[in-house]
This record gives sequence, C-alpha cells and structure tokens, in this order.
Amino acid sequence: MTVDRGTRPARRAVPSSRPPGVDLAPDADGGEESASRPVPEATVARLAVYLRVLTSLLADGRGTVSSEELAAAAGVNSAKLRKDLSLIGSSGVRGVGYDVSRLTAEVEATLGLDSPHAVALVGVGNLGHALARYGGFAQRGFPVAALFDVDPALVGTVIDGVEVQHADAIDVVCAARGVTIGVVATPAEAAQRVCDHLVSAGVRSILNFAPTVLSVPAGVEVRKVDLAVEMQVLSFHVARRHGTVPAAGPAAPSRPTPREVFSR
Ligand SMILES: NC(=O)c1ccc[n+]([C@@H]2O[C@H](COP(=O)([O-])OP(=O)(O)OC[C@H]3O[C@@H](n4cnc5c(N)ncnc54)[C@H](O)[C@@H]3O)[C@@H](O)[C@H]2O)c1
Repeated sequence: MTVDRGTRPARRAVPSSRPPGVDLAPDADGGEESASRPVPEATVARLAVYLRVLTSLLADGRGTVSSEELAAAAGVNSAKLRKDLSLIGSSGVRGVGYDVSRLTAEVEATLGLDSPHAVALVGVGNLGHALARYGGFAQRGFPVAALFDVDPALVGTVIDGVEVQHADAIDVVCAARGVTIGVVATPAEAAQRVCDHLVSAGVRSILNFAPTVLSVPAGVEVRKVDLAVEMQVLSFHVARRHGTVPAAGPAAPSRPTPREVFSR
C-alpha cells in the first residue's frame, strides 16, 4: 500500500523573538497589545488568512510587506492587522514593513504549523472524495495520510496514492501514522461513532462536516463546518442591505411568518 505523505513544504525555523507558547482566549476580539496575552479566536482565524497571503508573497519572492498591503490583501483594516500581529510578538519596521519570511515563520509557529499534521478523512463519499483529492491541504501542511469508509465498494480503492481502509482500522492506522487531525464526512448517524474511534486513536483535533454535534472528552477540539450556515449568514446580510431584516431590539408584534400562515 502506498501512502502519499504529500508535498509538505519544509518548515522554517521559528525566530527566537516569538513568545514561548500562545494560549487561546475565549471567542473575543481586541484586547491589549501584549505578546503574553492569550490570542483571541477571531485573531487566530485572521492569522490563517494572513498566512495564506504571506505564503503567496513568499512564492513571489517578496522580502518585505507593509501592514497596509498585507491588510488589504487579507481584507481587514491595517490597525486590526497590526494589533493581531502584536499579539503574537511580531512588529514591523517603520517605513519598511514586515519581513515576509520572518513573519510567515512567526504566524506558522503560532498556528502550530511547525509540527506535522497528518490528516485522516473518514467517509469517502461525495464530499470526502472531493476533499481527499484536493491537493491544497498537503501544500499547506496537512497531508491526507489515511482514508476510511465502510462501503465495500470503496474500501481498497486508492485516491491520490492513499488507500481507503475499513473504518474498523481507524484506531490502529491513525495511531501508527501519527494522525493529528480527523475529518468526519460521514452521514450524521455515524459521526459520533467515528469521532470516538478517532479520539481513542489519540486524535485531538476533529473537523466535523456531518450535521450533528459531537461529544468529545476534555482536551479534544472540534470545529464544525456547515456551508448552509455560512449561506444563511450571507442571506442575513443581503436581507439587511435590502432593509427586510428588523433592527435589533425587543421584537415588535410582527406579521405572521409564511410557516405560521401555512399552519393556520
Ligand atoms: N458541512 C457542510 O457544509 C456539508 C456539505 C455537504 C455535506 N455535508 C455532510 O457531509 C456528510 C457527507 O456527505 P456526502 O454527500 O459526502 O455523503 P455520502 O453519502 O456521499 O458519503 C458518506 C460516506 O460515508 C460513508 N460512511 C457511512 N458510515 C460510515 C462509517 N461508520 N465509517 C466510515 N464511513 C462511513 C459512506 O459509505 C459514504 O461513502 C453528510 O453528513 C453531509 O450531511 C456537510
């Protein structure tokens, strides 16, 4: 069996000015500019975006970048960007900007990308198959190291060099391959069982696409991805722009919703 360990780029050394470990703060934005403070989750999400921009600047051979340029490419304002970067101990030089290579290493280190992240994907149906074939994960340091399903028609097939194995092997294979991130792309009813297997194999980070809430022990992080929720948020913003969303505040007696009309 061949396992594609991906084309993970060599990690840069972490500059010594980096704060020794950065704790996550609860979901909040803002805070004092101090490298010793926990990093808010909103900042962590933006750091990932900065990293994407920095990686493309590095590929273009850029040595420095101004906070304005980096902020514009990341879609945030430059004051917020400087504040985010100060939280991880990074500061630019007035009139010069940030050293792209150094800042990339600092952001990678903060995001924990200076250590390997082998990914196991469970459920190789429509969504899982597309994710398994997406080369961008390996390029950004997340090689797909294991694939699992229960469908006999899928078990034994090979996707981009990785053999699909039966889900019964999750514990053994994930432990053997040092999987650190598990992606759940099974139907909702199988997701908790799959998650339990991943956790018992030592996987401490789970990305869940199934429309269900997973229970995990303390110390295991679950992120849920729901594109329909994102679309609903977009829908809200469109509706608000068109003035069809009531302003926040106590709900006024309103017109019946379509559902109420139909249930009468
Ligand atoms: N979050 C999102 O935005 C989003 C978008 C699309 C789909 N989804 C969800 O992702 C999941 C997969 O969707 P899909 O369209 O790929 O479905 P699918 O039916 O095509 O694929 C599901 C796969 O999971 C496998 N499976 C079933 N039980 C399993 C188990 N115990 N262990 C391992 N594999 C198992 C099936 O054999 C199948 O290959 C669903 O829960 C769906 O609701 C989420």
